[in-house]
Amino acid sequence: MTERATLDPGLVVASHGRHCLVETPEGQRVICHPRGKKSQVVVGDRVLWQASQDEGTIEKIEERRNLFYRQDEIRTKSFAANLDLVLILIAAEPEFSESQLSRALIAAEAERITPLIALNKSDLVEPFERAWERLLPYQRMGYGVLPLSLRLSRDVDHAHLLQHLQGKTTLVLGPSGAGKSTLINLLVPGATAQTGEISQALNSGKHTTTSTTWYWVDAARSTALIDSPGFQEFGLHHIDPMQLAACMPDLRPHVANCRFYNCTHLHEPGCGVRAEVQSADSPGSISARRYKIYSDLFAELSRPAY
Ligand SMILES: Nc1nc2c(ncn2[C@@H]2O[C@H](COP(=O)(O)OP(=O)(O)OP(=O)(O)O)[C@@H](O)[C@H]2O)c(=O)[nH]1
Ligand SMILES: [Zn+2]
Repeated sequence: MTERATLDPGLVVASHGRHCLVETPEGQRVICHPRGKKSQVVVGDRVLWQASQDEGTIEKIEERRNLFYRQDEIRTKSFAANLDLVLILIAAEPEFSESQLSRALIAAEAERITPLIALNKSDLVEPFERAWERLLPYQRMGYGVLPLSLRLSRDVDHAHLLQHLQGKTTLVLGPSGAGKSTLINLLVPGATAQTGEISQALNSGKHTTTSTTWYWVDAARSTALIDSPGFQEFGLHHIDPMQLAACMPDLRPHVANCRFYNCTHLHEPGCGVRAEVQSADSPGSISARRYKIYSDLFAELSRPAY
């Protein structure tokens, strides 16, 4: 490629350390380096880049519609930008953690990205029923829950998934063993092979896994999946504890009934949230489990960061 002063538009489709892979509108992929130390690009970023020999330099990151990230006490990990949907894939087995599920949902709510829960392995009848039951409160609070059996009903699942994902950019999250690779390979045949090639390009030969990868589902490049590891240890330290109840749709409507405008919903008298928590003798609309997740998270997010 010849050197020129114009900037080209591009989409970040993978990133690794300080460099990333940018896709041009024509579908070409170029390794780029960000200009300056501060600018951190993430997968899904729209950028303007300048070609120099066979690589490029990112000159500008366009304003993001949203940025989905988890943050722990020490490091910030960004997942991806400019998302339409976060698909949280869990399964009948291994048993999913409600705390992890809630954390992912809260992270999506905080960035105003629609989440969709998919429950895989419906062929494992009894564990599936138990898991489905645990998800009923989530359905009641308005989340979509999609049953899947990725190993058995491939065509049916493929069609159902596409109904939800068509034309969108979707981040796929899920704990290990839920079937994330199975899902991605169902929608993007050859995804695993692609990942290998991308890792190799970004690591100049070394074959390690890239952190986050963008896949096109269709040849027209309108539907995309982003695969990202790291469902475990899902830190929410970027969220203010006082913002937490607003990110939990079962708690949210009751905050208006609290006597104090700055109620933490932990100990105050006249708290509208606590009045709704289910107990043996009061059938409220907030499950005791969700309230415990709220109070544990509140404590965690109130600890000073270091
Ligand atoms: N019974 C059953 N097993 C399934 C189904 N879908 C996937 N599996 C199995 O679940 C296991 C995990 O699937 P993967 O797709 O490798 O899961 P993953 O989430 O990518 O897991 P990691 O690679 O550990 O991150 C595999 O043995 C799959 O064959 C399903 O619908 N029913
Ligand atoms: Zn309150």
